[in-house]
Amino acid sequence: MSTLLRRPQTLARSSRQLLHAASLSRTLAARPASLPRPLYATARRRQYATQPEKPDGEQDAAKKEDKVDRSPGGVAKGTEHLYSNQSPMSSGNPQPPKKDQVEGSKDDELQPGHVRLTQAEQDSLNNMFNLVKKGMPKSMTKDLDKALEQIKREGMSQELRDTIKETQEEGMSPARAAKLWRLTSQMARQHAERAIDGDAKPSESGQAKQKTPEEPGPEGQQKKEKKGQANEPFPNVTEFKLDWPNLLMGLLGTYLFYRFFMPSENSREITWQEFRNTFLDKGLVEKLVVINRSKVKVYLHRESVASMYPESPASQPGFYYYFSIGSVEAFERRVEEAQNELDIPSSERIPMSYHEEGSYANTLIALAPTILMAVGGYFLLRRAMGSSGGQSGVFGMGRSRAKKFNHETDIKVKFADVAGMDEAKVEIMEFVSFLKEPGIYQKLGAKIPRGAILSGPPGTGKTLLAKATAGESGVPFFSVSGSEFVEMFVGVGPSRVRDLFANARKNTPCIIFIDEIDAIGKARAKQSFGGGNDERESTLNQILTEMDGFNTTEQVVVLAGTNRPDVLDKALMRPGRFDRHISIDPPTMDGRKQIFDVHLKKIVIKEDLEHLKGRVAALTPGFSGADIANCVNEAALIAARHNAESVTMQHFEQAIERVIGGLEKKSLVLSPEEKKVVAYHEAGHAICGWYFKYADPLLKVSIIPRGSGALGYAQYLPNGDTYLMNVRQLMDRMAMTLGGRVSEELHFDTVTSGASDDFNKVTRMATAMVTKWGMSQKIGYLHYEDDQQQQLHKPFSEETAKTIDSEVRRIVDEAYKQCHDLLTEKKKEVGIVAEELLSKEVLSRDDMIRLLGHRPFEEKGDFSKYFGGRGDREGPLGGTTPGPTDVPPTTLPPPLGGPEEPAPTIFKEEGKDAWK
Ligand SMILES: Nc1ncnc2c1ncn2[C@@H]1O[C@H](COP(=O)(O)OP(=O)(O)OP(=O)(O)O)[C@@H](O)[C@H]1O
Repeated sequence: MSTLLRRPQTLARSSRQLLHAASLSRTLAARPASLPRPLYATARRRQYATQPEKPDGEQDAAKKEDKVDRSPGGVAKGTEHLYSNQSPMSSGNPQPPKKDQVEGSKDDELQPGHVRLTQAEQDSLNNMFNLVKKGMPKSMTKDLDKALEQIKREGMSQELRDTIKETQEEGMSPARAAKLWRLTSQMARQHAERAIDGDAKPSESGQAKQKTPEEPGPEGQQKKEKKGQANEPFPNVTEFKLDWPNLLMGLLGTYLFYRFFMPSENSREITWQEFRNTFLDKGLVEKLVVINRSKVKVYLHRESVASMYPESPASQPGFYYYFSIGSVEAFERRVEEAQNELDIPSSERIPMSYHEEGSYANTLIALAPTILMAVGGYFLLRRAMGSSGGQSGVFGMGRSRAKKFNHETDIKVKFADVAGMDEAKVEIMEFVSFLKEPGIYQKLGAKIPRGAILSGPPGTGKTLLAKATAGESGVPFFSVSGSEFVEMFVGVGPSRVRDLFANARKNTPCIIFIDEIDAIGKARAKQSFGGGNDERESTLNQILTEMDGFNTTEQVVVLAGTNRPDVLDKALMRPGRFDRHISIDPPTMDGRKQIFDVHLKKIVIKEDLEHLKGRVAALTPGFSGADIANCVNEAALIAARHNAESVTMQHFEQAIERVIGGLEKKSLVLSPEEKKVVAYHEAGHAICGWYFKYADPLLKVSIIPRGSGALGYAQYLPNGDTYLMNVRQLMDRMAMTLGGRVSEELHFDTVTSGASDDFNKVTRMATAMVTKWGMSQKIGYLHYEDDQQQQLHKPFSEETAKTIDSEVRRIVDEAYKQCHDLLTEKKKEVGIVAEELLSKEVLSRDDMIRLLGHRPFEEKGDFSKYFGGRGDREGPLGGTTPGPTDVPPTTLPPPLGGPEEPAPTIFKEEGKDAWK
């Protein structure tokens, strides 16, 4: 700031811009009661409000006045030498106070609580305003003059005056600057309020005056209105707003008042000789203050100076001389010597003190980071708070992360795009008609369900269905994942829920979709140890509260998706919240066909679409919608890699294999012995699959390593979607699973570890038969839960455990015997298939038919439709003997036997490590 003080030009320039801004600023003009409104701005307002523009002649006079004011004679008494290079002690040519100013001040009334300025103070004020006016446009200097007149007429508050006096004598400090700002702002505000009162009261007389011959009738009135809203009363706004124009204007106001009584140049450098001859020798020095060990301030006896040199600036309060010193010691010695020479007794020697001072600039630089941080923090906080009514917490943390899709732009999904879940679609269709035509329901007094939970395995199309609901109903769709409510900060989850629902209410009708709701909707613990889940629970509570908060007419539908409906809190599922529970299972054969239909439209296919759809659907049991979409895309990628013109069945088969078995591992090279073992192992599975009546039909055998650790595999196709399995199917499946190991036993001296996964599957199947499916006479119709957590307390006795063990063993032994008998009988066929595998690495069903002849059993359903007709009469070995058509009656499945063991596509995977 000190730099600024010494640069009147800089000040004038910056003041000009600020004043210009002030005159244009609508905010300032419209809000006079805002605190830091500088005086000249209010004076301008007053002029337009009460007086017509001055006639030209008067304006000329004012211009002349301006010229007089800016003349050198207008500077403060005693400071003339600073502009004219005169001696500091010369008196200059003081300008007598202007008559009209003094007279004016006498004529006008003082404001209550104000004191009138002394002549010296008025002169200082003149000087300061002259300084500011330099380089300013004339229109603005007029405003400044008026502000000056105002202060002279109305005086200023005693407190402001005292503060200015203190500042003069003791210097500026941040506290004083703040006080000055407050007091000047107060003064400006009082003035503005008086201006409002003045405008409001004499409205009648004002109106009477308007009816002058110059502005007769309504035209004149209009003219006057156009002239600049001058006679409008100020809007009744009294709140304080810390905006930049106000802040800057306030600072400028403070600065102007500070400068008011602080002459622009309140110090002057002198030499040691001047000091010695002019002051020290004449006994005028009161004290010396050494500043920062480099500068000495000379304080004089002001009264003595005033009587000796009445015109000297040194008689002004706050003025001092200074000189620079090299070293403090040398300076002390010189002063000592000088005083000795002058015979000044030790009791009257000049007191010296030492001070360390930082300049304002230094202080500002030191404070700058703090100020910047505070200002930055303030604005960030305001932004964070302002965005959603102050509820969003610090930095928008509590704001919902839900993505809003607009049906016109983003949501193009329709029910036609969601295939293979007709029942789910029917359920959800009701929500659409509610959102579209709520009247139908409300008319009959029906309450519409608030929401639905869509549950099912990953990728079955839950999100897609929710999107389609939004797309069909043409309403906004808020999509958010349950995990997005969870943050490390306490209280963020509930706050985001609040924000999400508040947004939704603003956009009714709309749909909220919360994916993976189990992330927050897990059942609340009965006793919470250590309160670790408090945050999640309070988020859940907030959701419960919000869903309760809807009234029945509010058209907000909440859909939620989860893979784990079993873990959800019961409170979520109760009617009035998520009333509907829609379970979406992996698609059936028909469903897969429909889904393929949807996705095949996006790629180029030249084959018979109907046959291709059916075949790929048959090849992909257990695939979810997402798997199918991925598979179609993979097929297109493979086709592109081969530069094919269209995507063919072959590409689809490769894609399916890849999705099921993983990438081919060309880099994994097996030794010839290892390869032979793998080939005989897989041939054992293949032969079992071919000759066991109830085994799933074989599709493909391969000894190319794939995925993670599988050295070879045999692919079977379950005959349709299997939901129930009978004992014969289970026994054949187990026997087929053991085929690999049995083949190794029959063809090699020793066996390998490659069958461990087979044993695992067989054991699980046999155990389920005994403990769950009631397929063991000794255990009977009992169901023992297979709880992995409850290893210590089994739900059965030791004796039962022994019986279970022996029954499981018996079943596996039976399956082994069945397999051993078959492979001993078909040893030659195993050899043929294994050798062919070793040479070709992959054998298809057609190859198998070629080598072994047709399977001796009739294939049924989709399999025969899409695979049965191929490879006929190709087999040199087997002939064309079809299997018997009379299928023995199947054993009924156990009552509880659901699809516990879903029909697998791959039964055989050799563990890579196991072969070592
Ligand atoms: N029934 C279907 N019809 C057509 N495409 C489907 C179907 N189901 C899934 N898809 C495809 O799978 C993709 C993923 O589905 P979506 O995201 O809806 O699964 P999700 O059930 O929500 O999975 P998650 O439980 O993992 O969230 C969809 O973008 C779509 O391409």
